Amino acid sequence: MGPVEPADLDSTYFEAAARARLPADIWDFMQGGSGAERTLAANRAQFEHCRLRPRTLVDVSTTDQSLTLLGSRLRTPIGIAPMAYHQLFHPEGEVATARAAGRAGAVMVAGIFASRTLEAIAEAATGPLWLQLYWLRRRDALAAVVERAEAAGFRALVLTVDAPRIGRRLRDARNGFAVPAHIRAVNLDQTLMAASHRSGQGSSGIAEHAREQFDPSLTWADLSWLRERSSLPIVLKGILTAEDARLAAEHGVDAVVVSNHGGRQLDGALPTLAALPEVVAAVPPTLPVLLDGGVRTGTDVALAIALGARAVLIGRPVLWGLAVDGEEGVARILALLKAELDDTLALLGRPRLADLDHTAVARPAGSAAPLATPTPDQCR
Ligand SMILES: Cc1cc2nc3c(=O)[nH]c(=O)nc-3n(C[C@H](O)[C@H](O)[C@H](O)COP(=O)(O)O)c2cc1C
Ligand SMILES: CCCCCCC(=O)C(=O)O
Repeated sequence: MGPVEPADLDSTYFEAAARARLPADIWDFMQGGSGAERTLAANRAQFEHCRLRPRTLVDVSTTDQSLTLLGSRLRTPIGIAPMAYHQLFHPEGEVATARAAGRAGAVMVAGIFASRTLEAIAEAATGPLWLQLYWLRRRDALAAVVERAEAAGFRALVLTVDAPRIGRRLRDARNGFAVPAHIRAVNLDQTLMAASHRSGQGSSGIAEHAREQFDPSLTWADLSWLRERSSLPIVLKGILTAEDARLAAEHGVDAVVVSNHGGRQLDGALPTLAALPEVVAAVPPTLPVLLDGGVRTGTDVALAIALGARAVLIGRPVLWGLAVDGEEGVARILALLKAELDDTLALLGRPRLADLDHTAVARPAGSAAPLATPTPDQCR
């Protein structure tokens, strides 16, 4: 084997290379958050703040990061978060991303605003696919997409609940960002889509589109509408509190994603790693809790799993990889994160995911011993 490419040792290479390649407004749309970007920064800061407690003299000659999630066997707990319009980053768009996810044995959540058809994505995928939904005013369009996803072999529906409207994304507003005309949310009726391609003074096409098409009246009672239309598991993405986690469990959802939308919605919302323990504590142990937001290394993945996440979803780094080298770039990002997680499991003395529990995470500065049970302030 020859020397390893320096790029494959550190995802920040992909970040810098993607920045050099992408037009400034597309870079800002991807990389940015909302408001003063406090939550965007806090997601990362929380991972930086937490420390691991390694155990020694444990046989780590074999490590294993595989798991079963909502009935699918996965080779890694690192999945791909739903993100709109992958063709902004590479001409093959979601098809390239799906191929790379399959190579890694990772789940991919395709977005309802995918720029490739659900059928093309499903044909390219060799691993499990879930479909993310926004609650559209046009319920007929939503029902049609759900039906197509089920027919194409998607295995779960992920309803995003933190976006009754789009957050105040100042970069997009300053840039008058609009999705270029040749890139389309091809799974939706095009008459629904016009606003996302119009840029306005002091606003963005994305924000205007959401105002027109997203139904902000969505409540817990509406979940039955989705349940009636599909037998697929339902996952809620955007849960940050014990109160909502409890309601999600009471409404029979199959999993929740602790997410603040990568700091793109409510600025000032708490970072996901800080929200995780209270969400985990509020739901039955059988209900899978996932996390996204700021996960950038295998160490981050281990921290999230130790604090109760069953799996994590990765956002922006996937798009960095896609922008740099299409399928190959995403495959390299996933391979890097998997290798980092493998090293972390071995060096932490917890060779399987099941060995990772709250005792692997240090209490806040000044505390010596682990707690008997995780607490909401662990690692805060
Ligand atoms: C460019 C971009 C587009 C996104 N589009 C969607 C979307 O269509 N639906 C959704 O639920 N979340 C969307 N998200 C949020 C991600 O699913 C995820 O919550 C977030 O990116 C995770 O944070 P990270 O980027 O720090 O890993 C998007 C994020 C980005 C960066
Ligand atoms: C006009 C389509 C809205 C796409 C929103 C994508 C998204 O959620 C994001 O964070 O950006």
